[in-house]
Amino acid sequence: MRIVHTIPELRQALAGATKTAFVPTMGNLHEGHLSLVKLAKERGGPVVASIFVNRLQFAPHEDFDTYPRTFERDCDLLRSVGCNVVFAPNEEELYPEPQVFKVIPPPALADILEGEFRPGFFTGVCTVVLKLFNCVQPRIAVFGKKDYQQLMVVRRMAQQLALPTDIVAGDTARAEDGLALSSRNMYLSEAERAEAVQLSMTLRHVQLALRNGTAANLPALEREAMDGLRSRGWQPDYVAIRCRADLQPPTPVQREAGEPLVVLAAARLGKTRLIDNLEI
Ligand SMILES: Nc1ncnc2c1ncn2[C@@H]1O[C@H](COP(=O)(O)OP(=O)(O)OP(=O)(O)O)[C@@H](O)[C@H]1O
Ligand SMILES: CC(C)(CO)[C@@H](O)C(=O)[O-]
Ligand code: BAL
Repeated sequence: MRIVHTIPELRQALAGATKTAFVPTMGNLHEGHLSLVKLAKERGGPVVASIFVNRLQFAPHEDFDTYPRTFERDCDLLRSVGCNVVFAPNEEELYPEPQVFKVIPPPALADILEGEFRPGFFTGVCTVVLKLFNCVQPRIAVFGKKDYQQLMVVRRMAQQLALPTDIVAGDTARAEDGLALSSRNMYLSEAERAEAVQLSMTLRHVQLALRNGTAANLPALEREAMDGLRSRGWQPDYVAIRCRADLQPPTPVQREAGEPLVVLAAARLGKTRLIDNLEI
């Protein structure tokens, strides 16, 4: 496995490669990231993973400075699953001057849900993802469904800008109790970690209510789910039942027609903000 820190080194490491598969990350890797690398490996070409904590997608009050950075361990894990190249640029390399050209995704997709609570987040994500794509020039790129809206936004960007990169979705890897693996889980205290499973349980409850047809009124079901979390000491940002295709609330006609849905949630437990979702 080669570890490179600059764009010229990366280009040299990938010279002649035509089937590169790419897994962008912010590091502090866990089994979820590794499952994406394994999926990327299945395509047969060289696999590149990037590790870069992207300042552009963090709001000033967010955890950019404290975001866990565990580079040596990350490299060991990537090596263990057969990653071929680790691209770990520093800020100077990726943003040698203020990044004034930005990719602004459409508000209908990017200013809702995560974008409502993290304004500018998806502009930061799209800008760095496009820039990383231009560095790596991958044939495919793998994103996790855990960040469902991010996957949708990146997929739309790739489609609308005719990028030569197919966006592949990886399933959410979970702990045994159901908690979605996430770098930010390490912020949880022991008591919070035990409670954290309630987020996925809430989603499962909503999924069940929808499957059994016991929920006529979606906003009431969403409110009930948020109240349930609140009563346990969480501060939910949203629990939202949306169409998978565009993340908009389903119309009655769409519900009648069995439009594929997804339930998404974000909630704070103590100082830690967790997100999760389930396709229905
Ligand atoms: N549990 C998981 N299963 C599958 N993919 C995941 C999982 N968690 C994260 N990913 C994916 O890994 C990629 C890199 O994500 P990132 O480095 O932000 O990790 P993270 O664990 O989501 O961190 P954070 O706590 O900041 O959300 C993204 O495509 C993300 O969707
Ligand atoms: C895609 C990404 C690596 C861009 O910084 C980040 O948003 C993430 O880790 O999901
Ligand atoms: N996992 C998405 C990146 C972020 O939360 O900043």
